[in-house]
Amino acid sequence: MATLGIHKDFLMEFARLEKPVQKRVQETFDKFEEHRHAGLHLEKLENPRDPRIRTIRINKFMRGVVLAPESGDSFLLLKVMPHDDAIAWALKHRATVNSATQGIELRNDVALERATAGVRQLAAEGDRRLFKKVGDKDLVRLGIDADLLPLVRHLTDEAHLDALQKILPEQQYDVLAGLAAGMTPEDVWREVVAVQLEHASPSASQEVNVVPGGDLSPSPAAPDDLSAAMARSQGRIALVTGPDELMEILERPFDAWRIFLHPSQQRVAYRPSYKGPARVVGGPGTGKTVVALHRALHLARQLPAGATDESILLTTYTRDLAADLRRSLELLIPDPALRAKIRVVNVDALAHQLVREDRGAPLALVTDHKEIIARWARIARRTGIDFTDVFLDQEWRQVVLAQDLRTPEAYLKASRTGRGTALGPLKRAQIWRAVEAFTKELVLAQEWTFLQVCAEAARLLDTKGGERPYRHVVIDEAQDLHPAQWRLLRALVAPGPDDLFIAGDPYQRIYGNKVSLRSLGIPVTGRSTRLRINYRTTQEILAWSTALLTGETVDDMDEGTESLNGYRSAFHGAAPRTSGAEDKLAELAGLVDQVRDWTRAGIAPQEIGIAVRYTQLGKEIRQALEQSGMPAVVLGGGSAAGDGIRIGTMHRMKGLEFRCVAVAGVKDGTVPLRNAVTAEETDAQQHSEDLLGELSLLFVACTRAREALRVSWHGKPSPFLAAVPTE
Ligand SMILES: Nc1ncnc2c1ncn2[C@@H]1O[C@H](COP(=O)(O)OP(=O)(O)OP(=O)(O)O)[C@@H](O)[C@H]1O
Repeated sequence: MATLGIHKDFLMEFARLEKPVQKRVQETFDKFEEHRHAGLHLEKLENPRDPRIRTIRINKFMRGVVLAPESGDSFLLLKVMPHDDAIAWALKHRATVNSATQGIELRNDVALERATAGVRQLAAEGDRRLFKKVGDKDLVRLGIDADLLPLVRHLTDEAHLDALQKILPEQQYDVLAGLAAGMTPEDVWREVVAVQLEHASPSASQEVNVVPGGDLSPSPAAPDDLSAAMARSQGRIALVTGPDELMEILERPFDAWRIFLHPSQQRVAYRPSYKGPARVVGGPGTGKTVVALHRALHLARQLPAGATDESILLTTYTRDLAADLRRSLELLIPDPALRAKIRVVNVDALAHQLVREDRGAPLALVTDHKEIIARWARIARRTGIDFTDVFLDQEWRQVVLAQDLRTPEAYLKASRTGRGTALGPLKRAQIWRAVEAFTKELVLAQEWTFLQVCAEAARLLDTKGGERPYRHVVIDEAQDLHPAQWRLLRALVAPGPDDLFIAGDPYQRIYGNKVSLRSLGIPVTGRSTRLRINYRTTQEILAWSTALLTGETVDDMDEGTESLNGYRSAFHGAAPRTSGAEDKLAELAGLVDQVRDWTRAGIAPQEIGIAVRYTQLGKEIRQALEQSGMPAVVLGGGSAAGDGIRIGTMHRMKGLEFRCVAVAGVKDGTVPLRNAVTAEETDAQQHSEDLLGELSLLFVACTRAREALRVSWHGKPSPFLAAVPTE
């Protein structure tokens, strides 16, 4: 039977075609199963680098490029381009097998030959060599082939390597980028090569007849080399099982994340089973949400026959993020029956539902933080206690609720790690009285805060004799959850294989909730994986944004510290721009000009995001844009509808992404926001934590940008910008 593979470049180009042309492409390939190659009218080229690369007519102007060996029935869709470009591409390229991963690689032989000559010349000017410390043996073991060794040996610096990204075979580039970023050959083996080998099915690796670094070699022993090699090219080539699947893929070409998981993502998401809670971490845009979605799909497929709907919970921090997950799940799992096995809801809403059902009536919730602080202020006055409202609120959330302390004795003995002010027994007794007064007021008014609701929901589940509502729980944006929310999550599912799957990035913690997962009965040691390739942001934006965090130490939610080492982006673009103005009017005028330039360059308004620290500034920006004839919306609760440039607080930007992002008002006093940071004299440790939270917010906002980032301020710039180059 014919096997069809789709290269991800093919899908990307297909996505940009006009509808009628897309239709023609579909018609060309939809009967692929019935056709042997001859039936597809594949045309040979004159003097090609690789005779197996052929082209196929789509219409008068467009051609497809296909890899189709004479023997066997497999073919691979490589490109779809205007006629002349397709022919030129097909003539220059050759398909080979990577000697380490045994996956397919495509190389532009002509450009590589030219680059080798150019690099030799440049290298002659000095003796700097990028890979001086890596021996040939290691390079070869990692799949760098003999043809490329001279080029690699002459590279002088990373910029040099980056410039060759487009023409180097992709896996060999990944290996070199890893080594250039300071990874050891062993690390690179594990993260680039081994993941790919692991994924290859054992039967595929037996079938293949590989000439390392060389051609896919047809031989009687391996009649279908190409399908075996395609199977070993996870993340770049998707194998299509039939015409329906082909049509389904071509229906939504923009959502490549549904089918081209990187091997490192695939390995985590589709591991048959974890013995207990498992976790995936990674910098912004590394695909943690994508992995969480695929894990939910995997778990749904593994459910025993007869498992009830909503056996799996997919959850996250806020309602908006849950709505995004729901939308993505619809794309990933078109089958409504399978999708029904997964419930998507944010933690607080779920807690509310559980408690409401138990009580038989909705709860009155106090959600306004200002209101909560005002109550603490009243209680501090009434009890004559010498602590500020903010301190009391933090003590309640970060010690009392975090450790689920229910008696004065428990509070007296409690460890207060993470809080900066030491408290003797007398002070603790005073604070406990204030806590009692605060909770009593709530009880009398029959009111709840969300964290109390979570604690109550966990208690209800724990007292229900071990009855757990879910078989599996998958959690996204885990870094923001409070211990009371974790206790609920723990109580939702019985401890055991595949109970909890956790995705998060501690560098993006923006709600000040710190946890130790092991202390909450969620041991992830030995089941924690890190993703390193950023799929969203250019290397330039990523490097600039990461530099904001220079010198910061961030905990990893498991009593260790987190690191951003080795993160890199799959693509490049312009450096971020910065702009300081004299006053607000001038800053807004500059911002409006920038947005106009973006829209004139063809960026759709909804692909432009503007992040601000507080909503009022967002409203002023909307007004300025609208006065200049550019519609804009300020994102609120729920999702934004309609067209227009998206403006949102940095908090609201979490989970979103845009082609172009402007972060505005990044000035002293606003970023960090003065009244969001505990005074140093109130609590020095909390002061540093709050500053880190504000810095993470800026980091989150900047890393929402896919192609362009602009950061602006007026007056004195934010002190955070001292860590990065500004114009
Ligand atoms: N394998 C993939 N192929 C193509 N696109 C991908 C892949 N993995 C992730 N992406 C895309 O990269 C972007 C970032 O992915 P995702 O939101 O899952 O990352 P994240 O790690 O959860 O990010 P953040 O922590 O910043 O919210 C999305 O547009 C996603 O579709």
